[in-house]
Amino acid sequence: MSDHTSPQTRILVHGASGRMGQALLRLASERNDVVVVAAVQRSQPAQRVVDGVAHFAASELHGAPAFDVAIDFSLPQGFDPILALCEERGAALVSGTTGLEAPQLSALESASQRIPLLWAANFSLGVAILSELVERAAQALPGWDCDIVESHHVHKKDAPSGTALALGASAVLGGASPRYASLRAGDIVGEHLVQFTAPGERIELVHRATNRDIFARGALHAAAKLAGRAPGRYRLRDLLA
Ligand SMILES: NC(=O)C1=CN([C@@H]2O[C@H](COP(=O)(O)OP(=O)(O)OC[C@H]3O[C@@H](n4cnc5c(N)ncnc54)[C@H](OP(=O)(O)O)[C@@H]3O)[C@@H](O)[C@H]2O)C=CC1
Ligand SMILES: O=C(O)C1=N[C@H](C(=O)O)C[C@H](O)C1
Repeated sequence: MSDHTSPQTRILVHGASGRMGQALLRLASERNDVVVVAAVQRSQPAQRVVDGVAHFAASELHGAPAFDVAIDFSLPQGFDPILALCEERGAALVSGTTGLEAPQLSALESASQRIPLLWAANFSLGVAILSELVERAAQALPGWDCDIVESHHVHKKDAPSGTALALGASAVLGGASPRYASLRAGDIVGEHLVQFTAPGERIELVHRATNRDIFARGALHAAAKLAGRAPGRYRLRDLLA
């Protein structure tokens, strides 16, 4: 975190009324290296200014004040407008929105030639490490079955989760062919089990998130690090130091 004399990174939170948006607003207010200048949600906000932050409906996105980085945890239907706004304004984008369609992933790749951009299916340090372990296990266990089971709260819309798909991509890099299963139950924040099975034995690699703050902290850290960088597609691990 920078000291009081460094300029603060101006943040637009996209998806502000959601579970992640609320965690971002709360945790941003506890830091001195970032300041939230705008909060955007799909529906009309009940109050225009809350705790000093200007709130906007998605339909008013273009009226948002100047910002350095947008942090987007919304839904796939909200992704194209925030990507376009970041390009128009020459601002950076940190997005954790999952369930994006292939054309949206292509647009993201293309935009990274013009703005600094980080999209990650999971902003926790633990999942970053799990991903490396999965690739190593897959390399070391040729011919073993690989299954990824993800569990989330009942409100989650996409399946398999973005994290499950990203872990699957790591398994594929290691030579495995993963299968997926999804559970939706209660208020589970997010659990991912990657299981390697052979006759007579089984390895289980598990990550359990018990609090969304881990994702929000990772995204705020990434936003503070991404501001002012050259255009490009950044990975979470590039910004962790
Ligand atoms: N990468 C990661 O580490 C993590 C990723 N996620 C992902 O983040 C996303 C949000 O999750 P969560 O907070 O639980 O979801 P919520 O449903 O709680 O919140 C969604 C937010 O997006 C807003 N929204 C919906 N549609 C639009 C739109 N068209 N334009 C602008 N804003 C819109 C909603 O506004 P309104 O309330 O007005 O409808 C709300 O503020 C999901 O894709 C989820 O998978 C979640 C946790 C961690
Ligand atoms: O929607 C969620 O809640 C989460 N979504 C992300 C995903 O799809 O992997 C990350 C985390 O598991 C929580």
